[in-house]
Amino acid sequence: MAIELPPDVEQSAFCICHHNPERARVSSATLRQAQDCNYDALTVPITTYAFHARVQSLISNHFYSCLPSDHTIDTTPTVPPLSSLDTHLEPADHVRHLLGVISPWIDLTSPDPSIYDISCQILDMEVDFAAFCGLRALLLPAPRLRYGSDVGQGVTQYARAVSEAMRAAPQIDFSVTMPMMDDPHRFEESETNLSRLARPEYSSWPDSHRPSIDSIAVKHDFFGTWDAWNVIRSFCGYNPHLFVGLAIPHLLPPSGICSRWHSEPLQVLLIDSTTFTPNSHNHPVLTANHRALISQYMKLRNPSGTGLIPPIIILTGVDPIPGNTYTMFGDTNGSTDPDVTIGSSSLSVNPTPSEAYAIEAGSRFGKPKSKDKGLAHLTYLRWFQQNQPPRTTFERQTAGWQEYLQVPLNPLADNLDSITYEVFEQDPIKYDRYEEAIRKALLAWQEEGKKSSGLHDRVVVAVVGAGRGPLVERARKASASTGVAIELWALEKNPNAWVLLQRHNADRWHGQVNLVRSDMRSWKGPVRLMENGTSNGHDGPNHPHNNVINYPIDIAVSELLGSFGDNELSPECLDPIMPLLNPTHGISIPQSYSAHLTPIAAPKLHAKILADTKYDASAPNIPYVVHLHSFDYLSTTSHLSAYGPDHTPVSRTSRQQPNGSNHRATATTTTSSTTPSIFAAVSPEEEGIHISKTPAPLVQEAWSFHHHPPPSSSSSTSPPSAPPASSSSPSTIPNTHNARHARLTFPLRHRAACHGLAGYFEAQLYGDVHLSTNPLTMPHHSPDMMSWFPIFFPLQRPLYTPDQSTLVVEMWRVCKAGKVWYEWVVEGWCKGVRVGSSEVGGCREKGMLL
Ligand SMILES: C[S@@+](CC[C@H](N)C(=O)[O-])C[C@H]1O[C@@H](n2cnc3c(N)ncnc32)[C@H](O)[C@@H]1O
Repeated sequence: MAIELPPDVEQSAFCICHHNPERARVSSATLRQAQDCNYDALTVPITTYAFHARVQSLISNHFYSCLPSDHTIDTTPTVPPLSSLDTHLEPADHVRHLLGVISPWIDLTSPDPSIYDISCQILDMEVDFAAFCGLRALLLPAPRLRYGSDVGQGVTQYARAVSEAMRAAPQIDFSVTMPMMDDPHRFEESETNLSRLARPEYSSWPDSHRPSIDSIAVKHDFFGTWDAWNVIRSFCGYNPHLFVGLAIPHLLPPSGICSRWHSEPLQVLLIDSTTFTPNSHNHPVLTANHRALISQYMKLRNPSGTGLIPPIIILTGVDPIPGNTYTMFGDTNGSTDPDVTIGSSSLSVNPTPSEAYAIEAGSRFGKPKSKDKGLAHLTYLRWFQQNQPPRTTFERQTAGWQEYLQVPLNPLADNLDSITYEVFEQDPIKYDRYEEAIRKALLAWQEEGKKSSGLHDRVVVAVVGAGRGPLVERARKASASTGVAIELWALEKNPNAWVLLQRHNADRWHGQVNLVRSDMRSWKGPVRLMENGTSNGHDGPNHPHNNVINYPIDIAVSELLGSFGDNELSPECLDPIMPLLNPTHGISIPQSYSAHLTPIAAPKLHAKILADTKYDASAPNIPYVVHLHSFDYLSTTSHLSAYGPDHTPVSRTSRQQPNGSNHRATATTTTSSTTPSIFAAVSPEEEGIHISKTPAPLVQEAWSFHHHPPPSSSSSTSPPSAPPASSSSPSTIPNTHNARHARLTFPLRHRAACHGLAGYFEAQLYGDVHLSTNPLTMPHHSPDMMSWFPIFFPLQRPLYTPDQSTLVVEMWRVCKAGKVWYEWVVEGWCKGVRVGSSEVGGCREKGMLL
């Protein structure tokens, strides 16, 4: 359960929390004062400076009393229980609006076992007391990654400590403070950190032998902190109460690492005063890239007591709240001097050289001359909040669907309800494309002088799987706009939808549509009386008259596509329709469709599926339709594309997808002509790297299906033909020709944990009219289409691969025993060595019944 927002804070607004490392206690009056200044929340330490001092002397005395050579007495002292002097925190109503800060001076990564043990004791005591007092969210200090030339060695013991603490307080949310990237210049700890007390024999970097910084790995390891986080959350079993508190640096890392963090559960964004840049008015502002990144992160949603909320912004290193001055050292008598420090209790990690420059530059420019003295950073963030880019139609319509897992529809086995059809019908793009395809097919039919199958040379158009009739409507419009006369048939097996079709036929279509209630797999095609006029088809395929003839369909229109193209059994349903097509000129709309895949990191989905596995063992073995929002493409091409990784998708109850719009790019346009001058952007040179230049994902075709009249027996080069319509039960019709297999190779530049495969489809409706959910082609073929979300094929366990690896993906469409299902497996390869393999995903029992 996250920190609770004040009731008047909208769920889309920024929740901004003030952090002052010197703050000792927060009363309800202090919180009100902060809220009067336009903050929403405050951080609060769990323990006092006196406690810190007591622990330090406990350790010093203990080490002093132990002889270094005498290992028999190398025991760890026990920290005595908290006394009222050790904490100012107490249970109260307002506590649920506070964010607890675990003492940043403990060292849970220390190579010294005593320091580690004491740090664990303190963590446990603080968590226990925070839970007792009613705190709902805690911020954990960042794990220290570097001890001399050892990088990341202490992360597992840090993870173990966090895992234990979480076990003791399962109702609290924990955010691990993580810098966006590992910085070799950041190994220094403050003087008061317990790491300073580590004994030399347990330090890989004794003070006396400290090597020059050039002799150790000084390269920025962009994925180093993500890697540490991955270890921690894996150790904690993807606990849904474990989050990231991401520290946004002054200099942003490349887009690849920004998008990786976007896929993670970001509950807190730590924005330090050094992240800001003074503009020409000496007002602290954020660069365009920072604004774009923060806007993007603020679209993420986390569960809270009051619904789904964006990450909480914690402002650090800024002026104290005016008049709110009770510090660790007592009341500073109204002074707003921010320079009272207690060293290591600062939340912000030590500044990098670039940040140090920014601080220096800030002091050179002087303090901002804002009328809201002391609140300049907050004022700017509030202005920024007001000037967020407007949400796109796509974002509005898909709000609330982020990461919501849905079992794909199975319209063949199930009869859809009206609400589901209604959701389909809300997306005009799909129907526009279909109308365009029918229009072009009719025009070509006329221009090429093709012989039609209907009476009076009318083109016979059959909408198979008509639902509530939107494609029937579009076929009628296409005929009207082209002037090509059609004979229209609409077939539907859902008895409820069929009632509606009858009503539409009477009310809107003037009885001009021939309705058939049937499974298309047993339909014999359009039918008319041999002598006197046409049958109205109401009697369905088992026509009692024997003086009837069946005749071909010229254009069969169907929309049986799932998020992976063929996953709603379109191939199996259309197979028996193909022999009913006009053998020379017959057209299927769609003419073909293909399934596409790419590996992704989707830790939030993995955590959800893991939780579901407790109740349903098949949960990690079935595909899901999902509005992917927090995820990262793992395999990207070298060229830059217009698609940012916050690929915001859309909603169709069970099959929606992304529109691939570039939100990073659009998010950079927040500085409009109405911007007050004090918030004016910094100069373009100071704007930094352009994170909108994101590499495009590598999305590869797995397989395709093509639909056309069966080839005549003389043709030998055609693909395997579908079996003719059969009177036997659909489940006994041979279906091996619809089985497929794909083996695809995806190069990965950066280390990653793959959680599964994102699946998309492309469909050629007719000629150059296509539908696509593939993020690479969708903007060209069907921009803004909202009918399908991507499909997600999960891995039971995340597959970790080092930098410069290759993922080999194998996927099967299995057609057996009257069912269809998918199986998939992913292998990781690095430098010719197999570094890991997933289990085979897929579930025969949950396969789609024919
Ligand atoms: C995805 S819906 C599309 C409905 C409608 N064409 C539209 O675009 O809104 C697919 C429709 O095909 C129908 N359907 C699926 N398989 C069928 C089959 N074998 N025979 C007849 N109808 C079928 C379903 O009942 C459903 O109404």
